[in-house]
Amino acid sequence: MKLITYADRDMMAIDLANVLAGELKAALFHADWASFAVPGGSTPGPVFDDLCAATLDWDRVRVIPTDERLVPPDHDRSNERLIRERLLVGAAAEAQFVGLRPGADGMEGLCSRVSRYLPLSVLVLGMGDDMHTASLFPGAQGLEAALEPDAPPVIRIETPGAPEPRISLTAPVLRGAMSTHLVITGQEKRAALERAVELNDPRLAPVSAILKNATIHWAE
Ligand SMILES: O=C1O[C@H](COP(=O)(O)O)[C@@H](O)[C@H](O)[C@H]1O
Repeated sequence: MKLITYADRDMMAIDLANVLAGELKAALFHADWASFAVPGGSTPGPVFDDLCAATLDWDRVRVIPTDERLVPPDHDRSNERLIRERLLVGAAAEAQFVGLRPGADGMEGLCSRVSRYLPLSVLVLGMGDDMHTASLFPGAQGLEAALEPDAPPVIRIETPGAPEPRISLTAPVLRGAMSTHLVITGQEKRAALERAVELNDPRLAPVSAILKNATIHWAE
């Protein structure tokens, strides 16, 4: 695990957006398309604001949420909404969005759609103060199954701490990404990260499942 500390959140957004654009370009150099998984929540918006202007073949990028809250797509809490409004605009409007809402073909159909884009070329994750990442929450119903090495690519998660059920990429998909970035801000998340490193147990600190190969970006 590599930790990069930035002078402030703006610097972090600019630098991380540059790194992600470079990694997407490199992935597109070697393949017809690149898969790019991104978090929702309150942290990644400024990174998306910078990244959406990057010059690259966005029409060959497949953007996948790391997790989705099962609310309508235009709901305030929808990760899809954040991604559509802050990332899939400007140059990046050409990218193809691969959503995590199960359709008429249920979870099986969703798993098979997501499988087409694995391994993920570039993965960005967020983390909550409770050490959850994507929607892998400590104590959640579905967490044990999501941590299994042979877990399906996506799983339904329910946790008392969250107001609605969720769909999340699972640990093997997150661990299998070609490049992984964890983006966090503030002292509480920094302390949570330290706790997760200490615990080193994904059942108690789900984020610890991905720390080994991740670059962590932190700003106050
Ligand atoms: O619920 C979620 O939480 C995490 C962290 O969100 P943040 O608001 O603390 O940045 C996020 O990465 C995930 O995508 C989201 O659904």
